[in-house]
Amino acid sequence: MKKITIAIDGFSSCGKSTMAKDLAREIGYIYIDSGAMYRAVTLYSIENGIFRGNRIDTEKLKKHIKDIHISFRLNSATGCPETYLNGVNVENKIRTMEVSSRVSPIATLDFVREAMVAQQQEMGKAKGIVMDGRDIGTTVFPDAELKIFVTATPEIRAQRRHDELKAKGQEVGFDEILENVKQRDHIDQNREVSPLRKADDALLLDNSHLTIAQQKKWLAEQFERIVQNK
Ligand SMILES: Nc1ncnc2c1ncn2[C@@H]1O[C@H](COP(=O)(O)OP(=O)(O)O)[C@@H](O)[C@H]1O
Ligand SMILES: Nc1ccn([C@@H]2O[C@H](COP(=O)(O)OP(=O)(O)O)[C@@H](O)[C@H]2O)c(=O)n1
Repeated sequence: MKKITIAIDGFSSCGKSTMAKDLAREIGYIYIDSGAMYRAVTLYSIENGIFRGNRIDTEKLKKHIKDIHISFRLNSATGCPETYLNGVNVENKIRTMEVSSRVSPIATLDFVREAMVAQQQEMGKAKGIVMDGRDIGTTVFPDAELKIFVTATPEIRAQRRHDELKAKGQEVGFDEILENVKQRDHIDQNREVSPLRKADDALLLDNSHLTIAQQKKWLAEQFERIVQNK
């Protein structure tokens, strides 16, 4: 069967990667978490003195951008892909609140987006890929055969992220997470380059009141519909 490209975009913490990862595993496609790439650039910036307080030394980051190599490798024990920054596993480090609170300003920078989008397009050139993020259906793969735009209320999203961090032993207050979710949504929707928006041909999914199993089933049905009509 001919492989297609699947783009899943939407707001922070609504379940994009959960559904994208599950679908990719079931249909034997590659899964790429594009947000992890912006998070890795942010971690690099934190660790290499590119932040001065909240200010970003953009000239310095511009000089270093070619030294930032991001890749994904499957963890054979969990079966989940993990993020590597210059050969080091940073999967846990990129999920902290510190990175979450600094990632959206980094993701507004045109030269950062250019570098990430080029890598993402390279990863998807053979199709057979599910990628999630903010601009996948609009900028990275505008010709994707299946585009989904996911949303849920900010409170529900913050609760999901709160529960996730708690399960990983990170005690972060609900209010701090809610604030971060809202702030990132605002920056992501209002930036100049590739702002977060639903592609005209994307299907909208509000999963506020869906279980993971229900949303997984919905996505599998959309995939079946597209491949059967091809
Ligand atoms: N429909 C759902 N109901 C409840 N929890 C969900 C649902 N979808 C995802 N989650 C949980 O919400 C958290 C955020 O999901 P994630 O897939 O990481 O979101 P995103 O990729 O959009 O940031 C995860 O802990 C995930 O298990
Ligand atoms: N394609 C993408 C993916 C993420 N991002 C940025 O990276 C941040 C982190 O993305 P993420 O998908 O890991 O965020 P969560 O929703 O998982 O918290 C987003 O808030 C955006 O600022 C982006 O600009 N473009």
